[in-house]
Amino acid sequence: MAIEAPVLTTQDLTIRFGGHVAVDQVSCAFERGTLTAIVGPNGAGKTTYFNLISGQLRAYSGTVTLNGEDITRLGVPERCDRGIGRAFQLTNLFPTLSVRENVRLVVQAKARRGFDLFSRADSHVELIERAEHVLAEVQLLDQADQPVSALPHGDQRKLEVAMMIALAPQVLMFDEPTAGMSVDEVPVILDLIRELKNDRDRTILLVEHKMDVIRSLADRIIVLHNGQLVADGDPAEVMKSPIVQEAYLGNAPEDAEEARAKTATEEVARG
Ligand SMILES: Nc1ncnc2c1ncn2[C@@H]1O[C@H](COP(=O)(O)OP(=O)(O)OP(=O)(O)O)[C@@H](O)[C@H]1O
Repeated sequence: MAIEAPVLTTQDLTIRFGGHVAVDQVSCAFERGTLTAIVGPNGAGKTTYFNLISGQLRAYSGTVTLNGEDITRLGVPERCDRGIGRAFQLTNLFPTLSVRENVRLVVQAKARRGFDLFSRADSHVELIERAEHVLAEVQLLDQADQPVSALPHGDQRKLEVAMMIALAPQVLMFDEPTAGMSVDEVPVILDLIRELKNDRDRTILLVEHKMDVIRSLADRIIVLHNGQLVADGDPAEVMKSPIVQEAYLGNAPEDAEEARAKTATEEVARG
């Protein structure tokens, strides 16, 4: 069986802020149909790595490749056109318009940018259907006529996901999707991400601090520490690593530098 090329690759991806290297030569490939959790202590470079992939930040050196195309020098809209999706902040939306109208605006914007899913003749109907399909996928049809400003917090987060899906991305990026959610709301967003994962054409990247969330969703975990990729692999294995234990479970078994050296040694030993 032929091995499929990764959808997304970063190669030696690096950014500096002044003298501080926030993401340091991170090389990683993401396969289609997988969900990778990106973890690490506060300030490790997770959000900066996301920003480099989505185009909010430009790399100092290294490359980002999507389906074999070097997108490192492209801006956010061009990367979005090619299939990089990131959950919108609701501050970017129209709070007085309805949920449905907001989703339609994104669907229309996508169509206008030359996306060829919609034929000219019946484009209006298809755009409406596409928006309804997105609303159904995130289970917001019942709230579709409400103004965005009236949505409960959990539904607002669903709408953020809807806005991303409306752009038909191949790569879906979630930066702490459960942040600020109540205990009741967390399972709703988890179920939603799990549903999205069922579409094997989607490749999902998730920055998340809650270990139970990671455990329930991730196929793979990569660990960033001081901007460097220090562990990568099966969730159960990676969760045992000293850096993850220290950052997430409150243990401090070893100095981080020592832990990183140990992880690197283990990786070399594994070949
Ligand atoms: N625009 C910026 N200018 C200067 N320094 C920055 C900038 N953005 C991030 N940094 C620094 O880069 C490092 C990585 O930050 P980043 O937000 O990526 O970490 P993180 O792993 O996402 O942390 P957290 O889990 O706390 O969100 C930090 O030291 C941060 O202070």
